Amino acid sequence: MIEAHELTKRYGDRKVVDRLSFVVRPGEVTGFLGPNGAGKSTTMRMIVGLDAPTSGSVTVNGRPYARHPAPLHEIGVLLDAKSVHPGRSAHSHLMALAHTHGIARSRVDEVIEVAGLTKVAGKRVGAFSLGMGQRLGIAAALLGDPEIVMLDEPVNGLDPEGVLWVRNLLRSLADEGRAVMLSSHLMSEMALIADHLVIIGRGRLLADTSLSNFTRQAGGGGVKVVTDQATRLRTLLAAPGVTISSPSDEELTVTGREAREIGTVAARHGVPVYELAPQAVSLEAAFMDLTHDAVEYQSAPVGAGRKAA
Ligand SMILES: Nc1ncnc2c1ncn2[C@@H]1O[C@H](COP(=O)(O)OP(=O)(O)OP(=O)(O)O)[C@@H](O)[C@H]1O
Repeated sequence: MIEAHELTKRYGDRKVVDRLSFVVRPGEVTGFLGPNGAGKSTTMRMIVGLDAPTSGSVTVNGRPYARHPAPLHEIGVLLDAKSVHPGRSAHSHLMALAHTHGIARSRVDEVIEVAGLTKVAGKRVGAFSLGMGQRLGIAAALLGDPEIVMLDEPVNGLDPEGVLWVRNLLRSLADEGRAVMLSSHLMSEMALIADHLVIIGRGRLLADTSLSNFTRQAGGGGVKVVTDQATRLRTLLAAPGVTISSPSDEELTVTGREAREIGTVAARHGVPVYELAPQAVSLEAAFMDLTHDAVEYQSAPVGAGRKAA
């Protein structure tokens, strides 16, 4: 488990992490999200003692990272896939790490295989592609068979097979009862992987909730109904606390009634229903909505700044 309490980091007069408290629990994949510059990497660096908090604290399995005698067994980390000596082979890089913890060579071979690097294990890391480097970083994170795995942008540069591998790997690590924390800007991927979300903006906590709660709350829980008897169904569904709008002649958006209830009412009165769909807002839309005011590096709309022909 990772527990951050009022974690704060100041660079000069700027607070880049501001009284951040959250918990990364075992058995779950926690997505750590925020716009560029929100303070995600700084937070992750503080978790593993690479940056010292200005105030507040963070523990890894109950202790500050630096107080663990064998940290690779507590938390496996991928922060910067390029921070490997380019002249070393993947195998010797992992062996060097393994030596610091008395980890057997057989475990090194195992993580190389898990990461799909067997064929290139003897090659210089400097010649690795971005994706191969990511795989090596993940292999290193798994080396100590840790209870916690924390990965910063792990799917960056991976091919579709690699993305699927990471997705399945993280799911199985969480299902084994490990705590998994990952950051990614790929919302579609995060929506498939994460159980829980910690979202920050300008260093501050914006949301700490389950993925399903987050998207449900953002969507208001409406149900889309398509029928050629929209007016009639609207009357049949009307009740206190129920709101119904009609985006078109044959479509209703109903809030305050579950899809199942709507289907039952329609069936009872012989109203044909062609579509009945709870409207979940995408993680991307919900994220953009939440972080709108916390985006520091706002892009110009496409086409803006282009001269008229
Ligand atoms: N060593 C440093 N000295 C000064 N400022 C820093 C330092 N490290 C990070 N920052 C600043 O802290 C802020 C947060 O950076 P950080 O890398 O933690 O954000 P992030 O959420 O990981 O961003 P991204 O999604 O772009 O990777 C940024 O404004 C960054 O410029």
